[in-house]
Amino acid sequence: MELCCGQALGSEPHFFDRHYARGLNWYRSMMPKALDGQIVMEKTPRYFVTAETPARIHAMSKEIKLIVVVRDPITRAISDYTQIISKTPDIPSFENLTFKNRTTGQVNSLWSPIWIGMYAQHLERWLIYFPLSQIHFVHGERLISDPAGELGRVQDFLGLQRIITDKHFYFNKTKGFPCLKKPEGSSKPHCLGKTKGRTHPKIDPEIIRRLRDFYKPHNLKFYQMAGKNFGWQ
Ligand SMILES: Nc1ncnc2c1ncn2[C@@H]1O[C@H](COP(=O)(O)OS(=O)(=O)O)[C@@H](OP(=O)(O)O)[C@H]1O
Repeated sequence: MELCCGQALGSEPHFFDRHYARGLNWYRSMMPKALDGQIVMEKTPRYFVTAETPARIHAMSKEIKLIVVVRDPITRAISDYTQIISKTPDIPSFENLTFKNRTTGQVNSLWSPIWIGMYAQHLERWLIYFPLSQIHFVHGERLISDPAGELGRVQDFLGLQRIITDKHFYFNKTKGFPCLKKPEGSSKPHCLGKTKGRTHPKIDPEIIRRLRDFYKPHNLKFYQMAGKNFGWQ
């Protein structure tokens, strides 16, 4: 965002989920100042899965543009678990938390890392308030394999010129991810920090297979609702 055309808040404000009682003026005061015609953005991933959020955002603006980054819900769940154990190392294994009953293979759809990946049921609530044309889905896997292409589509969605292109990125082999060649205001390349792109624990392929079966109908419904096939099987 800083590369082109607007201002983005650096941290997650959690206004529409946690701090709504603080009022819209508090939220406005949190947001960065922008010039006329510039876009202002914030990101709080939790909004997507919080029941009250669509109505609250709609009450603020009916024309707002919404961007959701989605990745394969299984990798997302493992990533979430990796984040949780980095803070609370003593929790049970991924396998234990994933299944209600290991013998029957019944998945615990109430466990947050599993529940968040049921994208269709979250999207359903947004579509009550916003047309699909106001929601753009960023393909999480492609954001890594082709960041410029994926961000090209984001710029199109926002009605911006395609200013961010391939020349802004390079692939950092040590990090294993694309990084910015030269962020605005700096002459040095910039990769995301240590908490992004962590090594995930190895999960038994049988558990992955069970989760594939579990997510299949949810993913298909999501592709149908979003009008886009993300190819997660
Ligand atoms: N360019 C680049 N560099 C490093 N990491 C990258 C990049 N692009 C996407 N990712 C992926 O971002 C994942 C981190 O996302 P988060 O779950 O922290 O997202 S969010 O901030 O909550 O939206 C993180 O996932 P995990 O490490 O699996 O958690 C990365 O796979």
